[in-house]
Amino acid sequence: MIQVENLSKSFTLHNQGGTVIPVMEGAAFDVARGECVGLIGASGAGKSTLMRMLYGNYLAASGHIRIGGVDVATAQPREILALRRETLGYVSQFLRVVPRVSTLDVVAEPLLRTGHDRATAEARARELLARLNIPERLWGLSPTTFSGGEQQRVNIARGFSYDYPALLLDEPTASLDVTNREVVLSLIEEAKARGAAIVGIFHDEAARDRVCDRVIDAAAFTPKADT
Ligand SMILES: Nc1ncnc2c1ncn2[C@@H]1O[C@H](COP(=O)(O)OP(=O)(O)OP(=O)(O)O)[C@@H](O)[C@H]1O
Repeated sequence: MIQVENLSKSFTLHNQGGTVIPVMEGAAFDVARGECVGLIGASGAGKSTLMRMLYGNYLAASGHIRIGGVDVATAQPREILALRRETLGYVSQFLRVVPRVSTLDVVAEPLLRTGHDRATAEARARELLARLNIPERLWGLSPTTFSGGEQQRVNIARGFSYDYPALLLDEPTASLDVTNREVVLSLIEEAKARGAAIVGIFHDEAARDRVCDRVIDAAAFTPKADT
């Protein structure tokens, strides 16, 4: 479902004399349907950079990222938007939402924009918000004023409302209590069981061991410094 081939990336620091910093070289791996792969590696190894490239936020210097038939490395912005709507979900660590949109609508939105009717979308949103222990009295409010942990759970509910064939998870259990962590791990297991291909960064090692079928060390793709 996800195929990464010979992927490289460097950053050009335009405000520092155009210095070019190579941060990734020759990254290559596949993720099959129903499989969860954990990205590991020391701080600075390039895990977040790789995730941003998979989601199409960072341009690749060379290589291919094939997700559901689209090469993210060369796709047009319009194709990336369609991919994000229908195929590739991303649960980031922080919730970014439009102010004044209710929590229920934030979670239902991925279903509404893929053609599900409002009743179905809201039913799924309610189910997820209840499972993630967001009190019902908050569902009609915008999540902008919610606590960090509440926002993270709304973000997770939104990421799991529509059944994306591929999912990127950035620290999905960070700052969650034991009960909600368990809910999130179950959601990941259910997504795998329905065939989702998942790439995740998990600093929570026990969580990683439980849901990941294997790990990939980003350090293997860190360019060796010239000496
Ligand atoms: N926008 C950017 N501009 C310049 N350099 C960057 C940029 N983003 C990342 N880097 C560099 O790329 C390298 C990889 O960073 P990245 O954030 O991907 O690492 P990481 O493995 O996710 O680390 P951590 O676990 O600390 O989050 C680092 O050397 C970092 O300084």
